[in-house]
Amino acid sequence: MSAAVTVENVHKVYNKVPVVNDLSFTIEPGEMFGLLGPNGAGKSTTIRMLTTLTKPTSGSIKIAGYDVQYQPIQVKQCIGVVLQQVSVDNDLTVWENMEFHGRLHHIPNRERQERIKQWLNYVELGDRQDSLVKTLSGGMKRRLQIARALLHQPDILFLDEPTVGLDPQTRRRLWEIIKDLNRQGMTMLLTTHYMDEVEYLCDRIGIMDGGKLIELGTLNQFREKHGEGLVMKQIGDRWEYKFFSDIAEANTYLEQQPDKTGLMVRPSNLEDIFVELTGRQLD
Ligand SMILES: Nc1ncnc2c1ncn2[C@@H]1O[C@H](COP(=O)(O)OP(=O)(O)OP(=O)(O)O)[C@@H](O)[C@H]1O
Repeated sequence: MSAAVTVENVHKVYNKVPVVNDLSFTIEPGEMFGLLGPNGAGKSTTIRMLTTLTKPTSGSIKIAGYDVQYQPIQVKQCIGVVLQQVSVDNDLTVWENMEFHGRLHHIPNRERQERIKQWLNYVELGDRQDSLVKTLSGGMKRRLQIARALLHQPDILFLDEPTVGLDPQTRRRLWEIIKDLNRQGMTMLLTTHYMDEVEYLCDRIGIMDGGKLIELGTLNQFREKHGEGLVMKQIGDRWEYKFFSDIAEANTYLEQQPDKTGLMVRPSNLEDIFVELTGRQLD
């Protein structure tokens, strides 16, 4: 089976400023792939290029084997997109928003009604189908966006910062929906600047910073590469990190220190690796 997403040497330049720089990665069918990076890293621009909304300046992007520049119609048929800014129509009802999207995709009437019902129930909005969207909470609007993106039965779902601005409980609920869709076989790419989101949801992670992909792999691969054990040293109000291949080595180092004040050993996590790679905290 061919890759669901293939990105090769992609660049995007806005007003002579490179915002995405030589990006290459692939996503296999059924994978849950996360692009992690701070604001301005180029994640939204990447998702916009992958979903045909912006053209790459150079390089090639294929979605389910279709080229985004030369076969955008075929690409649009096999992708669902949930953008960062809530894009549902506030002055229409929940059902009307779904109906409008279904018509745009030429889904025959009877099938359209069935699928709208099915997906609204799936995201637990069945009882709000006649409510105006402007009366929904942020979390409900996000769930409506997801239901709408799934209506034309895409193979790949793109989610740009899906839980930004949501309270912890609503975030958890969305995570469960995203995880469940992936369990059902949906290939997914999500962007986020939340470490816990990629740790919880994603099989593989690409870390972006300054338009570049600076690390790509699973969390376990990152920990193996950078070190699974960490010694932290408190110096004033900041912490200095030292990586070791495992906890035992980190403990041995600690025991050898004549002065253990402010020293602490623990397993490394994604945040430590991010700081190690970029020299700063994510948020
Ligand atoms: N249409 C545009 N014209 C000019 N510059 C742009 C445009 N869109 C994005 N940029 C710039 O590209 C850089 C990357 O932005 P992008 O939105 O892709 O980052 P991001 O990682 O998604 O961050 P955020 O989460 O804040 O959206 C930023 O410096 C941004 O100002």
